[in-house]
Amino acid sequence: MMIVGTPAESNQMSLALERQIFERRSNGEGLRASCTLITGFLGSGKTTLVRHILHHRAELRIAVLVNDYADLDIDSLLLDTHSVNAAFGLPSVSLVNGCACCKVSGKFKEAVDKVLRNKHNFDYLVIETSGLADPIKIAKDLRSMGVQLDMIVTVVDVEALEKVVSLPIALNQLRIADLVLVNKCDLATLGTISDVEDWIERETKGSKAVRCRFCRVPLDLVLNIVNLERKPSSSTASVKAFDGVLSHEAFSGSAYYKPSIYESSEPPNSGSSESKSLDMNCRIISEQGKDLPMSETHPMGSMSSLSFTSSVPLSLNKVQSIVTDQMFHSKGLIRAKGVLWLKENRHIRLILHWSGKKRSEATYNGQWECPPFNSIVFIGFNMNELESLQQAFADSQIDLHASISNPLSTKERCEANGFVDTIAADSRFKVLREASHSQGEDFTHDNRTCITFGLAGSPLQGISEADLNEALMHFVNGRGVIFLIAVTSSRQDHLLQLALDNTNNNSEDVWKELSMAAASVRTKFFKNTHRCRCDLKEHNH
Ligand SMILES: Nc1nc2c(ncn2[C@@H]2O[C@H](COP(=O)(O)OP(=O)(O)OP(=O)(O)O)[C@@H](O)[C@H]2O)c(=O)[nH]1
Repeated sequence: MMIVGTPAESNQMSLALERQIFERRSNGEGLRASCTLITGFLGSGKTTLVRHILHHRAELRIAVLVNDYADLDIDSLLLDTHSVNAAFGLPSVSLVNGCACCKVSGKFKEAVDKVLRNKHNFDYLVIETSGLADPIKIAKDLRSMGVQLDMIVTVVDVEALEKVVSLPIALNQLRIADLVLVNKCDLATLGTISDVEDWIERETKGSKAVRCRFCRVPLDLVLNIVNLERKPSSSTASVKAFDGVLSHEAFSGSAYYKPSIYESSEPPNSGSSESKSLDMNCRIISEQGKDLPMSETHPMGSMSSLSFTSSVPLSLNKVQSIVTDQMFHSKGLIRAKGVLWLKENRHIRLILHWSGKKRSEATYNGQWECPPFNSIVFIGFNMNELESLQQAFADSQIDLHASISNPLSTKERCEANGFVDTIAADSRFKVLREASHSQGEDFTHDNRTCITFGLAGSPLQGISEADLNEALMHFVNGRGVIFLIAVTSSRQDHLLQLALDNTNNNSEDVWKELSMAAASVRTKFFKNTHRCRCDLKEHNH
């Protein structure tokens, strides 16, 4: 199967989708709130999908509700749901600390109610559940509240699925899916991808599975607009029985609709060992050691969350070593995400992610438009590990009161300069900036050399620097030796940065790692391109 969903395809799809919604509006329809429920395990790519939908929605009025597990509303921040919803006159509802794990209640219920009261203001509702939610119960509750649940999309991290399928909640998320997005295909081999597809086919009894990367799929695959203008016909009596869920039967590929699951008040396979463990009476501990408010029992057992917030910038080399040492070697850390403010790049906001099979990234998220801050959530099984991570981030704050910065020693300076020379001399790379102590970070207490660089692309061969550098970052960070951060937008060139810290790695080791990664990434990108013959001619002359 092909990997679907280039941006061009998505744009075409959103035009078709827009036309249908327009027809629907002019027919006076739209009295019910059509909705896609997006589910999937922690870090699988749900927010990435919502961002993709919002990015390609064109004129569609899409309202978004995001329910996060932890006590910081990171997803809403990333998606800017408050302004998206405010544009439709919808209330700005914060669902902080409101994991809708097993039912729609509390703040989440309030939010759904408010959105439903305003349903004439938008065309389509997208709800992203928390990564620990049981969508079977949530789907049932939403329907009983009057939400027209058109489609349940489950996002799967193809690389990490093996690791999470032993968890009952992850299985339930899959079994209810109308559509499974087999995401992160860029990180897995073809063999792994097809094994996962076979497994999904068996477990879901035939739900449609679509391969993708960064959830880039045509919009009408995940928003059920194909049949919005079709009236229910008398021949679809069985469909009528499911109030509001009219479109699935007529959807091309009837495997999309599994009425038995929507109808059932029990999770599928109830009575099996998996669903028994769903009822485990385990408690979640929040930062204050209290149960999270929306769930007294939780299917994930002793999963805990802790957060770190601060309004003092962090040091890049300390963050680097937290990621490569503590996070990479942790046994129970499942997910971390948040916003970073680094002293080396004080004007930009970075988004930190830790997910799946020990994958980490820190990416550019624009310039600060508010007072800068750090805000990170950690989710995992081992509270001690989470606490020491929280402490490590606290220790990586710079000392604002230190008036004199420590100068680099001669050895450090030589090593740093040597590294920059090596990377600059390699034609695969370009070094863009050397930011070091000489830039006058006079409030810093630990001074290290920070290098900004990227792989050189090849416009003639259609290989963009943004793609190359994004792949380089994923490759390098996935090995856990060094941690690269992306300090420019991927739409531009995705420049990478690293702080050379010879207390952890010497520059030779760092260069070996980078060079090997560059070779691997370039082989992948350039393997189907032909070398220009000009240089051959030159050589022959
Ligand atoms: N390499 C790669 N990374 C991806 C892909 N899709 C998403 N990611 C990354 O995976 C991480 C998690 O993505 P999110 O969209 O935040 O995942 P989520 O399911 O919303 O996470 P939770 O809400 O915490 O459960 C981020 O670092 C994304 O950039 C993909 O196709 N390939």
